[in-house]
Amino acid sequence: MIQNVAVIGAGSWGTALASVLADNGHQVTLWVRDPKQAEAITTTHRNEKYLPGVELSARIAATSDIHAAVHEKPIVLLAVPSHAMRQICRDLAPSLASDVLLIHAVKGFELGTLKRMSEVIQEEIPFEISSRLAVISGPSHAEEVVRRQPTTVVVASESESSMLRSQDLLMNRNFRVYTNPDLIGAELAGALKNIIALGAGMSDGLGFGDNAKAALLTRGLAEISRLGLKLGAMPPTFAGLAGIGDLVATCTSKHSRNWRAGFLLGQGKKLEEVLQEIGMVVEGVRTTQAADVLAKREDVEMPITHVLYGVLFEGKDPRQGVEQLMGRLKTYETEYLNPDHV
Ligand SMILES: NC(=O)C1=CN([C@@H]2O[C@H](COP(=O)(O)OP(=O)(O)OC[C@H]3O[C@@H](n4cnc5c(N)ncnc54)[C@H](O)[C@@H]3O)[C@@H](O)[C@H]2O)C=CC1
Ligand SMILES: O=C(CO)COP(=O)(O)O
Repeated sequence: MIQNVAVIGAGSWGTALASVLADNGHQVTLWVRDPKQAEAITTTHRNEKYLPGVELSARIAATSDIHAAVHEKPIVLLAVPSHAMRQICRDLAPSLASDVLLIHAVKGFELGTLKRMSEVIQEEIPFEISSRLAVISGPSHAEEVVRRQPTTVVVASESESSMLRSQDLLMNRNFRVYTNPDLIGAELAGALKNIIALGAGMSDGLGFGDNAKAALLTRGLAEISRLGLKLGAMPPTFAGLAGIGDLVATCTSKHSRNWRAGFLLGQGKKLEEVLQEIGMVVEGVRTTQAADVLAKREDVEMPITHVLYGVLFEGKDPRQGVEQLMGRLKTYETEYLNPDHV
């Protein structure tokens, strides 16, 4: 069934998802903060700032009026940076239909509260939304999605019907959507992998090779899963598209902003200049901050995250960080094979 869908956020991911929806025949209203950018997208069918050179469907119309964007829309998809999520939910809540299906595509935590995005959404929407809330996660660079290159993702929700509706809405021959009932795991895996992508980029920027990168991916997965499970994720989710799938994509892709930020840091640039140079959201930076606090709170060992925190926020030299990781006390590979593990 053709739907009217609002997509909130016209960065690269919101625009790419709008494009998938339009390919599926849906009418899309794309909300963007800047009125000039809204007009340019609607009239030129391009979003040159975030996805240069890509022609967008005429079924996508942009607006900078958030109330008009969501008013009477049965489906709203949120694709904004994590730091903007609470305010945007607050802004759009008064105009939201009470039976709306909300899907979010955001990979991060709220820094001050350390909450997941679905928790932030539920706090700001003034009616019961958990049964109509889903998350989309998985290996999906906007630059490839918008060019209709084969992509697989997962939609997760506590509600089977919301999951199936989201799957039907987004799935097509280029964009394969799996369902997963583990909403917490899909959110945590999608956010936490960005930390490891920063590390993988840094390793490349330092001139290290495939051995180092493979080590980061593997040991990185071990520590982000450890935190994820402690926070309520189900183990298979970290072995799936939202976990290892997105970890591989983000740690090895030229499109990844997190990988690139790490690469530039590894080459000796300072965080501020790196973020300025990239000019798009690098979620892993805030997520490293959040995860470092969460790891302490939950008593979970996350050595890679902690070293990255030092490099990002305490002026630690990346090479010194590598020495610190390689010089850790000898240990077992997995706690499950450790005789002390009960
Ligand atoms: N780009 C990608 O390939 C993918 C991105 N994501 C996630 O999607 C989310 C959005 O990322 P992108 O679209 O890539 O970001 P982006 O950097 O391409 O665009 C961010 C958009 O948000 C707007 N924005 C920034 N601060 C804002 C604020 N305070 N209030 C309202 N709008 C604000 C910007 O103007 C811009 O339109 C992130 O959590 C990211 O991790 C997830 C999967 C793929
Ligand atoms: O999550 C992503 C791809 O799945 C996007 O990663 P970056 O934000 O590092 O570009």
